[in-house]
Amino acid sequence: MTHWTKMERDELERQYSPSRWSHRMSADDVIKAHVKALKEGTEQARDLAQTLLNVPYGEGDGEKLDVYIPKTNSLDVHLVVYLHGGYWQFLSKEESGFMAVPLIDKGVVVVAVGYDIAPKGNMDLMVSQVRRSVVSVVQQYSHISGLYLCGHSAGAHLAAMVLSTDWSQYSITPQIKGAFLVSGIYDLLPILSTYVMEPLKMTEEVAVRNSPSKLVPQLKLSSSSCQIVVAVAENDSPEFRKQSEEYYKALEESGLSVTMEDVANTDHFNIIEQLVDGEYHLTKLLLKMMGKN
Ligand SMILES: N[C@@H](CC(=O)c1ccccc1NC=O)C(=O)O
Repeated sequence: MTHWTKMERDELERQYSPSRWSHRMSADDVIKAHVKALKEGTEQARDLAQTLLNVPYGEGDGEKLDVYIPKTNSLDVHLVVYLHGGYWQFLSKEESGFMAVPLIDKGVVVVAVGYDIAPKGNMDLMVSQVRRSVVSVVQQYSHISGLYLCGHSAGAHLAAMVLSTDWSQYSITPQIKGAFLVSGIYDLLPILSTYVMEPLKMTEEVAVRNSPSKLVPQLKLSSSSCQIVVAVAENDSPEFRKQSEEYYKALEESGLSVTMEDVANTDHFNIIEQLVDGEYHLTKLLLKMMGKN
């Protein structure tokens, strides 16, 4: 495959337009269906679960999270923090509780984090926000028996940045037991000059300091005992698939506990939408990681 540095801008932008690679629908329709699926799933979770909505984790307007709470008397409660996708400029926590139903069913707490997407937020701010959200969750729920992270697309990038945090600047060091990184981007340099970054206005310096691919040594220091799953859709674009494969290899080579999941019959969107279903491969894998199968 042609290296991204040798691609014409058109081709690079096609590679980084996930909606153009779905085998199910047209580009416009797959995005519409994605937003609809996430919204409906979140509505259902809000109907079924006990919730704490708009809990602040910082001073900023956008620094709020939603908690989906299971009915359980168990002391062995696990918690999954979900970071939504949308190329750092779409979506919000309002449609990010969709995965809660099968998880609360098994006694797992789900937290959907809001962060300031572009143009309001920039990359450094979003990374700082998701890091602070995790610290706040740990402070609030210090009794939980396991903290897990799950992120999709841009949210997988943010989750990888959380794993790569130097926590010495923070009040506590969260112990993250597992992370599900789904169809993420781990090297921001290829998209720096594409349409994706127009609302983000990033410099190369910002892209480098926020690329998990450049922070593997820090991840090794901060998250050495975290079990990491790098998942990618069969019908993600070749560039997206390469992003996941290369990040997986870098983690593996540094001796981390990481597995690669190439999820058959999925595209960039339904690879995560299907987490509404308790029987879906990734839902089962997530529950298994928490010992809840
Ligand atoms: N231009 C992008 C748009 C995109 O990625 C997106 C748009 C709305 C909601 C979510 C999106 N992406 C992943 O979560 C694409 O081609 O899919």
